[in-house]
Amino acid sequence: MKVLVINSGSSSIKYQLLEMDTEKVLAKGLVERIGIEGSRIIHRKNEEKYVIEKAIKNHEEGLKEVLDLLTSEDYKVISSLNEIDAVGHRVVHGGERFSSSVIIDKDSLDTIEMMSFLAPLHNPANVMGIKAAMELLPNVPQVGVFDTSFHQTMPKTSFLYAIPYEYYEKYKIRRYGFHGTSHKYVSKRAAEILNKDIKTLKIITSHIGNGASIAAVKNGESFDTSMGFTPLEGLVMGTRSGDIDPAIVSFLAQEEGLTTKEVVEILNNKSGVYGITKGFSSDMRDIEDKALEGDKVCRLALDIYEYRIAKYIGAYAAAMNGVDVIVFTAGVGENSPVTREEICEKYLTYLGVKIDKEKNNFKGLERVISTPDSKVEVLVVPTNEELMIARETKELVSTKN
Ligand SMILES: Nc1ncnc2c1ncn2[C@@H]1O[C@H](COP(=O)(O)OP(=O)(O)O)[C@@H](O)[C@H]1O
Ligand SMILES: CC(=O)OP(=O)(O)O
Ligand SMILES: [Mg+2]
Repeated sequence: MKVLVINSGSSSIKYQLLEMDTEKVLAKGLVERIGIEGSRIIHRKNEEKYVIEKAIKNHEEGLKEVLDLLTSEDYKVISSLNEIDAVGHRVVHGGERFSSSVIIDKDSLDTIEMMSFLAPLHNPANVMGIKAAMELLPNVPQVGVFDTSFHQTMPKTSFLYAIPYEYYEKYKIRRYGFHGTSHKYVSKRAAEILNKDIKTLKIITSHIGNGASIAAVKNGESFDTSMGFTPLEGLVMGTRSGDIDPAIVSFLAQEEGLTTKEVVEILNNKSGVYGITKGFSSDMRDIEDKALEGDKVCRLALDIYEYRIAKYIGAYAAAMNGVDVIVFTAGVGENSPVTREEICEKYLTYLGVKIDKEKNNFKGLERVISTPDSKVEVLVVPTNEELMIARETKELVSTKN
């Protein structure tokens, strides 16, 4: 069975085509920097890597390029899209309606579309991906795998906000949490790498990419996480503010003559490191490069970004009454030794965290980066949301048939 996985992030599309009998990856790639300067596709087939520089304005354009690439003369891995047996889609917001993956029909697609206002940088791109795939592959089952599912185990103490209870009952306003597929995968992998039973561990997983969130994973289950009702809460991100005082929303609306919806758009699209650097960049590579060259504004943005991550790690160590393992993952977590080292050395030594600087100096591999005498094991685990989505897709499609 061949499964195509489409993972639309806020700044990227990741894709993989897998042969599920062996879980062999036939092709995979990344469309990155969507909508900003320097967009490109990195396509991998077997051991070959192709970089295609191309202006890609939005996710729709990106997805068309991907489907063309899979069958095009130069890069192809299949002769026609008909060889694909199922498509697995990452869907960011599943609300309380979807606590596990589903085969998508018109009704579930409508619900996902309706939830777009709760994940404005993601669900619209997810819906677009599903519709495009349905159109191009009309007889192929499409499966939705939700970022929110893994976090359904959170206790009420973690997921309820201290606002009138009726709003939870009436509107289901609560913490949902996102990047669940990633937090689940990397926490499980970390336990496997350490050869320990995940049911005995307190793990803090730090998924830091363009979108970023932290999770407290206790005994293998999500116990708390930094994103909330929408993927806006928590950490400082590429263009998202993360935590702010909610009173700022009405204040800004009044002072700037904006609607509250417009202010929330600013918090989603024009804030984060992009906002702090007055629109210089939302991409952490650009910020880090400039910060290391001595640029004060970018240094400040990086400091604020790292400080917020450290605060959440401290909070979750308290929430679980301890921490055994810290995991770094996603674009920044996997590829930025500087960010990892600065977080650990500036803020986490009180927990007994000790990093081996040489071991930490690498990109994109699974590795323990703490010293043998560190009280907390610190690991880098490249996430693999696509593999998790492919497995779920195979399982759902096989049990249905
Ligand atoms: N070598 C690197 N150093 C610092 N940041 C990096 C590096 N490589 C990638 N990143 C950052 O990772 C982020 C993208 O992460 P990713 O997890 O792919 O995002 P998303 O899924 O949210 O679109 C970007 O901010 C990018 O700059
Ligand atoms: C939920 C979210 O922010 O996802 P991403 O990091 O892929 O943008
Ligand atoms: Mg992502």
